[in-house]
Amino acid sequence: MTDAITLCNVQKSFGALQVISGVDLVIQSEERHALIGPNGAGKSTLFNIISGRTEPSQGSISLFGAPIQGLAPHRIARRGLSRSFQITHLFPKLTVQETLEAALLWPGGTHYAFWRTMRSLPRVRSDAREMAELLSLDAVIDVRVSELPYADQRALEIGVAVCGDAKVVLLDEPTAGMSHAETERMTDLIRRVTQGRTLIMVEHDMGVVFDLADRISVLAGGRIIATGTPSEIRGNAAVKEAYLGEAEGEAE
Ligand SMILES: Nc1ncnc2c1ncn2[C@@H]1O[C@H](COP(=O)(O)OP(=O)(O)OP(=O)(O)O)[C@@H](O)[C@H]1O
Repeated sequence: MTDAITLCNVQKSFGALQVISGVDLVIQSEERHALIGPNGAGKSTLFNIISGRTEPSQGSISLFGAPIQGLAPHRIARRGLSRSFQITHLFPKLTVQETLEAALLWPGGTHYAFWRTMRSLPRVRSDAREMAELLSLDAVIDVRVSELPYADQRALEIGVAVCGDAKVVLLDEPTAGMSHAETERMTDLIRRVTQGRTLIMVEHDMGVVFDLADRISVLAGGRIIATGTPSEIRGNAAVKEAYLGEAEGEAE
């Protein structure tokens, strides 16, 4: 199995505050990997480093063996790494169909080639319809983003992230603010749309994490204190002490 993401001695300081203190991590191709840890552990910072939004102070990051640190986020995206956008990044006036078509045209750079874009339109239309079905949004395909219920907007956001050629998908708290039923629907949806792709997600809902992830990394104080399968992580004494006892208690 090939490595999708490799982090080697990644460090990040904001002024005198060291937030990431030497992270080494290998995430394999087609693995679903969850990043968990207490508030302020550095999860979002690490996420931002992987997607190119934050430059590490030290260390290297590779995507399928090629170094990506220092590249702008859109260049990293062109190499097949996609990050979920918050709802505010969706265009409220576009319909579901139009949003997915735009997302399909964007990653391959087709927006730069007008004639190629025109020729590829019928294909893009049918691919967008297929994606809407996969997201269970086919019933609302002609509804504008601004009129969609919250859970449908989040589903669309994930659809946009995986459209096109995304081989590695980063999802930031995909079930935040959802009811139990919406969370279940979202978990199923994520499983479906990430089939055959690599998923890295930050998620506070331990039910979702243990249900979806093949492996979990626990971040505490800017370091990875454990990486393993859900059962390995559940049984890890250091993790229980640093985080899990508290987090699972909260979830009950
Ligand atoms: N741009 C910044 N400038 C200064 N400090 C920052 C910056 N971004 C993050 N931090 C600090 O880095 C630490 C880690 O923050 P981060 O958001 O990565 O943690 P987290 O694990 O994602 O937390 P949460 O679960 O609460 O979202 C915190 O102490 C935070 O205040």
